[in-house]
Amino acid sequence: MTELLTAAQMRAIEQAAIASGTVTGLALMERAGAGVVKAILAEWPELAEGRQASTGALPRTPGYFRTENAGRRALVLCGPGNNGGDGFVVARLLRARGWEVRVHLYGDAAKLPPNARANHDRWRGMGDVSRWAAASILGQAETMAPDVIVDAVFGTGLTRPLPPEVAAVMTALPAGRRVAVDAPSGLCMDSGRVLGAAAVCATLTVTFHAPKLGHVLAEGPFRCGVLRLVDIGLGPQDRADRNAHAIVRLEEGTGQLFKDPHAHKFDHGHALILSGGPGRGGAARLSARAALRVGAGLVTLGCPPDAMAENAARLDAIMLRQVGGEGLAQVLADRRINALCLGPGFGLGALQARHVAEALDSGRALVLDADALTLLARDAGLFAMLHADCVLTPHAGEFTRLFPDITARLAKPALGGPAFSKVDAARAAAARAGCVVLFKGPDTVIAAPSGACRINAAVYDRAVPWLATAGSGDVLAGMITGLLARDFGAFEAACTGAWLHVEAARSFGPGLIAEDLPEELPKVFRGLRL
Ligand SMILES: NC(=O)C1=CN([C@@H]2O[C@H](COP(=O)(O)OP(=O)(O)OC[C@H]3O[C@@H](n4cnc5c(N)ncnc54)[C@H](O)[C@@H]3O)[C@@H](O)[C@H]2O)[C@@H](O)CC1
Ligand SMILES: Nc1ncnc2c1ncn2[C@@H]1O[C@H](COP(=O)(O)OP(=O)(O)O)[C@@H](O)[C@H]1O
Ligand SMILES: [K+]
Repeated sequence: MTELLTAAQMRAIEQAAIASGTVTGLALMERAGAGVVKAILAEWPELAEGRQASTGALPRTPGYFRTENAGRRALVLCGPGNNGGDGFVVARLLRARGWEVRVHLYGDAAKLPPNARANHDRWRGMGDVSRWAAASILGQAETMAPDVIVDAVFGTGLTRPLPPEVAAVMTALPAGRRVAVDAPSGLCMDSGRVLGAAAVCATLTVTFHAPKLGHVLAEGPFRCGVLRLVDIGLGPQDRADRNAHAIVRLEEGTGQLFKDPHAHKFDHGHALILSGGPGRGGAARLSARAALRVGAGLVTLGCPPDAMAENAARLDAIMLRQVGGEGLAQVLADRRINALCLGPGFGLGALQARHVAEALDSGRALVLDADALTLLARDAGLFAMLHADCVLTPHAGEFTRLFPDITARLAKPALGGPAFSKVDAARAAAARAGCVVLFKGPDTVIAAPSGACRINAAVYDRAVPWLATAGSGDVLAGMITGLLARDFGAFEAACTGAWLHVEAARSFGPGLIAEDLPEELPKVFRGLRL
């Protein structure tokens, strides 16, 4: 698991390291700049060689510069803070490799913070710094045909939209290798939202020490391109002082998935999935299949009398019970049923609302998805019955129905940082509902009323766009229900279910349909050596 940092946390870690005397700010800046150059050459190894003479005149190079990259060109755009300081280091190190480097500064050199100023001055011993002028930068980007454009204008310190003269450049950069130092300028690193309307679209983003929330949330991954992490010697990422509120990116399975070799099926719990009427049972059957595959000892599908024949024809290992107007009491008299799932293909009638109320009243652990979320949104009385063992799994539309005011805050243009984020939204929703909320998407956020929060980021090398397929959410609801049956706590069930859901999709690959997800779990489990 990797801890995801806010800009303020990153600043605090840096300041603590400097205050402890183990490192200076200047040394951190040097490592950051060197890390960017290394990442550029690793990403595009061809840049480590000189350009053919035919593609441009070799620069005049004083004797003490190496000439191994002669003919390579970089346009480096620096800003008024320490991000700009990193840019001056990058400029110097590329120049030292024989590159032709042009540097433009947004802001006043005399007002740069001390370390950035020091690196500005070191660079000035090697080359010029042009004042910011949009037309001349864009003109140079055309005529110079740089191999790399380095965005070192704003990093984690951006607090408001890009100034118009910066936005004019950053949104008109030519296609090619655009490298963002720490963050694409214009992006709020606490929310992944663009402040105002303009931000860089980078092809490579190189960040330091630990990824920030903005790298994985919202627009972050689309703006960052490829994300690379550079160790600048600030100590281990998994800090011993991580508290329960640290936001962690889920990246690995959990040992809790092991099954005790001596256990009986009833030791692994009994999940009950409620289904809708005839012709509407597919979604609940997907959930039931997922609950069984994830390891619940028994799974029963409960359906109305007129859907019994259809379901009986489609189910084998999954048991079938009739659940109609008589309610849930009879089924739930079996205390071994310890986890419920309501919502997929369920229906929105008065009977279904009554079943949701009975399920909530039973105190059993339960997942409420799809139609059950709509019923909750319609009925404040039902919503008030939510308890700590419930998991809500809304997609963006369902989230809006349940928490319109919170969505309105997310939808409002982000004009100042830190902007209201999907993490803030999920935490606010969980606190209001008094239960776990899993807010779906490529940046799925899972929050508990305590403030505990995890992000299951299906982005970068974990991207699984083929999960956007009908029924995949029903499978997720089933996986979480199965884990609840296996006695996972609500928060852990939601986190582990979300993680397994993406792992199953990654394992299957493109072409995936929802039915494939439960069937892929055995392979994922084998990979975990369960
Ligand atoms: N925190 C750390 O441990 C390290 C930070 N480093 C670099 O330092 C950066 C953070 O530096 P800073 O905190 O100085 O922040 P930035 O360099 O990102 O920008 C801050 C400056 O921009 C101004 N500013 C913010 N928004 C503006 C806007 N919309 N229009 C005009 N001016 C605006 C601020 O007043 C401030 O002067 C990181 O992104 C990283 O690149 C690295 O040197 C390595 C170590
Ligand atoms: N582009 C994507 N990348 C990764 N995961 C995605 C993407 N689109 C959707 N998902 C995931 O797929 C599931 C879709 O759920 P949902 O919208 O409820 O679908 P359905 O109602 O068809 O079952 C969620 O877990 C969501 O996080
Ligand atoms: K930047």
